Parts: sequence; structure tokens; C-alpha cells
Amino acid sequence: MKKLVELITNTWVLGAFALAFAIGASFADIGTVQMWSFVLINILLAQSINLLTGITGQISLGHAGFFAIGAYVCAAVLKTWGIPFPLAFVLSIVTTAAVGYVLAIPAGRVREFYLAMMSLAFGLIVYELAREWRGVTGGIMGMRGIPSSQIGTLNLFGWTIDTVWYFRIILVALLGVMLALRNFVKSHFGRAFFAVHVSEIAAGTLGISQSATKRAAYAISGGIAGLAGAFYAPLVGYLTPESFGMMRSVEVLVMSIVGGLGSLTGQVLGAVVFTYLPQKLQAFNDYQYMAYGLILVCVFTLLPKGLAGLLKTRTRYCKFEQSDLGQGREAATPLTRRDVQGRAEPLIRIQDVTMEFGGLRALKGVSLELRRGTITALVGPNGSGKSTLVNVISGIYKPTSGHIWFNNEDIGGWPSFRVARAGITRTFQDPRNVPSFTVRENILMGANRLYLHGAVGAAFNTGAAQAEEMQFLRRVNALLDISGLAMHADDIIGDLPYGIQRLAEVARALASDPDLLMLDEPAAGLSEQEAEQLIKLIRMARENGVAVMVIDHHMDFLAGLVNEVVVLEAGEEIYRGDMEGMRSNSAVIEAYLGTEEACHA
Ligand SMILES: Nc1ncnc2c1ncn2[C@@H]1O[C@H](COP(=O)(O)OP(=O)(O)OP(=O)(O)O)[C@@H](O)[C@H]1O
Repeated sequence: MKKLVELITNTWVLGAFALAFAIGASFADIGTVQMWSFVLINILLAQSINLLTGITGQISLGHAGFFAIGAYVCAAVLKTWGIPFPLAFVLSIVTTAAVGYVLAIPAGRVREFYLAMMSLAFGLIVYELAREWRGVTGGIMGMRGIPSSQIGTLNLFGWTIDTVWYFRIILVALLGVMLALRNFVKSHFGRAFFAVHVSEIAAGTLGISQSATKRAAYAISGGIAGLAGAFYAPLVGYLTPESFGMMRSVEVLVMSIVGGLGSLTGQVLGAVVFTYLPQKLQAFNDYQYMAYGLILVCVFTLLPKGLAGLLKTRTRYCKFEQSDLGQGREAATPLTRRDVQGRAEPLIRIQDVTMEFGGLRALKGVSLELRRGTITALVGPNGSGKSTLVNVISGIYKPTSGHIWFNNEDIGGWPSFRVARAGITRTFQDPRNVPSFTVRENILMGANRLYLHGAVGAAFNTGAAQAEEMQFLRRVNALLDISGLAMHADDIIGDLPYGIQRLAEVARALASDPDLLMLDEPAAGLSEQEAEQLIKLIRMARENGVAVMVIDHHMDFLAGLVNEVVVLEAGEEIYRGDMEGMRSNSAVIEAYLGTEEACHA
């Protein structure tokens, strides 16, 4: 099955299919070709909502709003200005992308039910505008006289575009959009979009700006839906608000879910089914919506991954597979070697940092310096403020007061993505990988902050984009080898044991080539062998000049690994020095007394 799916989704095979349909359109009756065009428009719509909802995780209950804007803008400029229709299409795309970008500003700040309500409101506002802005849209009486392929009034520089040619134009545009989307999804942008979907906090610590990612997703998704609308207007030649109501938005979302959220191939299946199904169900007369509903319920319960689940295929989030990397090419070094000699000044200086949560002071004027090429352990009883300190340094919390000096800048209060881009990375107490990604894709995501090529390079899969991806994949390979994860490289990480997920998260943090690496209880739940691999990774980071801070309760693990220990108690530093001194320090013993950690210590 996998081979079959790979075959039918191969670019050349898809091209051959498209060519067959393009030629076949000359022999099919006009009604059939018109129907094919509707399928293509629905595929565009499904791809558009899939990018926003399936990949970026931003539910959209008002997607028909973008479709409507695209259609009305195209229709209005074609009717009133008489410009060539490709230009009208560009205007539709630009307008809907701009609307999407602006909508993302409020929508990007809310989640779940609030986001659903906001997107619903967007769809309703556009629908009401279409009904009430009679001067432009014709209101409920509709907009007539749009140059149409059906009645032969659509022209391009004197060439009349009939239904068959119009279908061919939509087909070419759709293929272009799908290829660009496929390239985009497999790039660091696709991985960033999905990272935001899974955990906005973790995405931030990988250098991914949550708000910029959402704005980009809304703009691209809006632009594609706008293009679908632009194609729709001359196809039907007549627009009424009823084509863009709430039902249309729901239909688009359902089409994408039934096809398989997240799957590009699934969207094609969903769109085909949902263009033909309502027609076929007309045979049930008054009961057609009941039959429609029943089919939906069955699909949702029996096929949780939609029709794409039947194909047993998954969307890849990486441009190359292991086999593409080639054997015997020069091995990459996993980290850039930082010169430590003669750099006595600390890499990061935490100065008098206080963090309050309401009335609770989790950190009380903590000061700390970390140097390149050293490992510092941060220990202390539960609730002493260790994770809070890591959260403050990594930009997840804004400190109530104090400074964090890094490269001569006070980064205290910077957003997490900015901190990560500056070279500070971390792992979490509970690993925050992307469960549906492979180990390789997860680790590659760590390199996100280092990519230089932009969205256009990613969509067109330029040579520079490929070279960069290849370069980071080689680094990932080196990290896979060092961490002992090579045999799991292409396994889905969510299916693997906890210890492997933890190791992969550490490898992912290292893939960002950080200056400062902070590990929050990295050894918890690891087997002895996995703990050894972890130690190897941490030592390798130190040898390359990375400053490492490790929170852990396991003194056996820390002993022999760290250069310095800092002990926190109730948000204050109570000890700083070596492991030996810590074991005999009375303040430390008192802090731990009666707790489980005392036994370890
Ligand atoms: N977001 C938050 N809101 C309110 N209180 C918080 C928040 N985060 C941490 N705290 C509180 O701050 C204190 C320090 O918590 P923190 O998680 O930093 O401790 P810790 O030393 O990492 O503990 P553990 O070893 O159990 O992880 C605790 O009292 C905790 O309840």
C-alpha cells in the first residue's frame, strides 16, 4: 500500500494524471468538466484550511469568509475595471492574504473555544457584508454580469476562455499550489507551523515566533482560499451571499477532517468526496441531509485519521530521507567548536532575579554566572525554584525584577523565541517533542533558528534550500550517532519509550548549536545505558565550549559530570561550590532533611 501511495503521489505520476484530465476534458461533456472544476476549487479550499487547522492547529469555522472575499474582489475588478483575469486573481490573493494577516493579530492571541468563536464571527461578518454592501456585491439579489467561462465572456487578450480551458487553467494553478505547499511543509517552515500546533511554549524555545508563525499561516491559508474564490467567480458567473454562508465554512472544515487533517493527499480525497457526495445524495430527496450526517458520523468514528488514514501514509516534514543523504559523504560535526581559552568573562550573568506569582516569590534575588565549557548543576528540594529559573532565563517567564546579561544585552523579559535565537536552548521536565514526527524530524527541528532561506526558497525548493536542509540533516545524523538513537531515526517518536524521547529532546536542543544549554531533569526515567548516552552528549557539549546547566535530583548522575553545584532553597541560593562541599554543607542538609532527596545526597 505504501509503495502504491508513493507512486500515485509522485510528482511525475501526478503530472501524468493531470495531463490525462486536461486532454480528457476535450472529450467530456461540459457539465462534467464544470464539475471537475468544482472539485479542483474544493481541493484548493481543503488545502487552505488544512494548512491553518490541520498543520498549524488554528481552528477555522469561518473559512468561507476568505473564499467570499476572493470571489467578490475578483468579480468586482473584472466587472468594473475589465483588467486581465490573472491580474484580478493576484488582487484576490493579495487581499485575502492581507485579511488573513490582520485577522491573525487578534486570533493569534486566543485558543480553543475562543478561537473557534472568533473565526466563526469572521465568517459571519463577511457573509453579512456580502448581503448588506449592495452597491458592490448586489446584496441578496446577487452579483451578475461577471465575465464567465460558461457563457464565453471570459477573455484574455482576445482569447475566449471556455469551460474546458478554464478547467485546465485551474488544474495548472492547483498543481502549482500543491507542489509549493508540499515543499513548504517539508521545510523548516512546515516544521515550525506544526511545532506551534503541538506546543507553543516548546516552539518558542526552538526560536520559532508563535505570533509570526500564526500570521504567516493565516496569510498563506487566506491567500489560497482567496485564489479558490477567484476561480469560483468566473466559473459560475453569478455570486450570491448564500454560497458563502456558515454551512459553506462547516463544509470546508468537514471536507478537510474527513480527508485527514494534516495530510495533503487526504485533502484531495476529501474534496473529491465532498463535491460528489451532496449530488449523489439528492437521490434521497428530503432525507439527503440525514444521509449526509450519518456518513459523517461513520467516518469520524471509524476513520479517526480520515480517508488519508486508509492509505497508511504520513506527511513527511523533512526534504530528504536517510537514503538521499548518501553514504560516505563527509561527516558533519554536531556542534560548532567554541573557543574557550582566554575567555574568562561569564557567558551569562543572572543578576538579582526575582520572580513572583501573585503573592508567591518563587525566586528571591538569585544571582548566578555561567561560563563557556562548564557544566553547572542546579539542585534543591521540590518547589525551590529551579524550573522557574530556567523558565525565566529561557524567556517563558518575565522576571519581576533583576537582569539577565547575555552577550552584553539584558535579555530578561525577551520573548522565548528571541532568547532561543540568541543561542540559549533548553529541555523540559516532560519531553515536549512533536509526537507524530520521526526522531530525525524532531531533532532537525532544533536547527530551526539556524536556517537562512526564506519562504519562497522553501516553496520553490531552491538549490540553496536543499543544500541547507542537507547540511543540517548531516548534523542530525552525527547527533543520532552520538546519542545512540540512529536505529530509531525514522521511528515516530510518540511510539518510542520515554527514555528515548528524552534523549531525542536533548539531541534536538543540541541541534540548535547553542551557547547555553539548560536541561531540566534530563536523567529522570532513563535506563542506565540511556543515562550513559546522555552523559556523552552533555560532555560533548562542554568539550565544544557550550555552557551547560543541569537540574537533577540524582547525585550519582551529577557526580563526576559537573564543575559546580548551585543549591536553591525556597527561591534563594544556599550553596555554591563542588559536590563534596555540598554533601557536608549544613544548610543543604537541613534543606533536604526528611525529604527523599536526602537519601540520594
Ligand atoms: N506558573 C506558575 N504559577 C504559579 N506558581 C508557580 C508557577 N510556576 C512555579 N510556581 C511556583 O513556584 C515555586 C517554585 O516552583 P519550581 O517549579 O520552579 O520548583 P522546582 O524547584 O523546579 O521544583 P521541582 O523539583 O518539583 O520541579 C513553587 O511553589 C511553584 O508552585
